Amino acid sequence: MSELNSSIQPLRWQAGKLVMLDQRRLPLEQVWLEFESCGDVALAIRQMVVRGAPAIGIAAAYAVVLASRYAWAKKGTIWKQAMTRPLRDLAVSRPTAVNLQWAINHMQRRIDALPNNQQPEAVLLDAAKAIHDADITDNKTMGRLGAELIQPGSTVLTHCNAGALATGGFGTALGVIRQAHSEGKISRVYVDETRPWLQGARLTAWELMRDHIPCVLQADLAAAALLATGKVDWIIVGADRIAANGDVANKIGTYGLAVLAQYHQVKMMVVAPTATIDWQCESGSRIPIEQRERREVTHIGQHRHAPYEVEISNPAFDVTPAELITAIVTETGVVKSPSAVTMQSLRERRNTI
Ligand SMILES: CSC[C@H]1O[C@H](OP(=O)(O)O)[C@H](O)[C@@H]1O
Repeated sequence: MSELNSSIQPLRWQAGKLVMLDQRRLPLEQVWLEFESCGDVALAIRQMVVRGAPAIGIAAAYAVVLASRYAWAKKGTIWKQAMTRPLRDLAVSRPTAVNLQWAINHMQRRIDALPNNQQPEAVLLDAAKAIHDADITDNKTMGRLGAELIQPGSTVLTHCNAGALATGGFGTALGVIRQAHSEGKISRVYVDETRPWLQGARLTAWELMRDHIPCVLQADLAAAALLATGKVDWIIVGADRIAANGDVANKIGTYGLAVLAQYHQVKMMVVAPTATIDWQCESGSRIPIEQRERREVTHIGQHRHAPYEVEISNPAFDVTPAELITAIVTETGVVKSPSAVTMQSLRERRNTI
């Protein structure tokens, strides 16, 4: 526990290696794994050792550094030619979180700007660390902007994990919850367990308990009855890809919560950095939805609880239409009643690193 401070650093660069907390083993075990190759980081993203859109982007940025070291050692001044395949394999490790491609594109621009005869590792490491540091700063900014929308004594519901573990630290949705709680505005946080991977039960509940934020863990299917009680003021979630019109792809189950929120007059907040906005994606219908392994549905741990050959559907995300969202909170500002028109205000203010 000594390695984890209250903001929980899920990944870090140490002694020329990427070191990541194995989120598959939390909360019972805290195991840090070391990665020395881009391919191993791509596999770690695919297997959800590291997960969460911003954390995936940061891990990918560090993976590009690892790829550059190998390429320079193998190819010398023609190292750039050896970067195409590792970056392509990295890009396809998970299809929905656009932060992955955003980070690779950001690093590719730095690769393109480097002289062929310059050893790239130091420059690319600085670029990766800048992405990591900016993410934490942006999360603190979003925390403040989101907390401004919350009235004292609020009860909120969150789904999946959009906390320190899903980012470079502090969190997006949990960053707002952390900030609002520090301002005395949060009386209780309900946490959906978030089947099938249980990010809520295993990760969000763990983060909130470590920060002494009052939380109640519930089965996903309990959310409807909870909202019907009128106790909940806000549903606050993260995002994996936001379309140009404000449609939001997030963990499976988010869309159902948004429909319930509208029916029960509960406000819906999405918190995400502008790196999660895909301006080339005009609407949510164009967002690729990851289909994951059947075992995640048929098993919990080593225990199988479904018939062996039953057909399985395991989409990792769904899409919430913009009209069901009260506000999208980013590091450059808040868009209320998101739409293709109102989202444009973010485009003008998008920061660059
Ligand atoms: C701060 S983004 C977190 C976002 O990512 C999660 O998906 P996964 O755990 O599969 O990577 C979930 O959609 C969260 O909202």
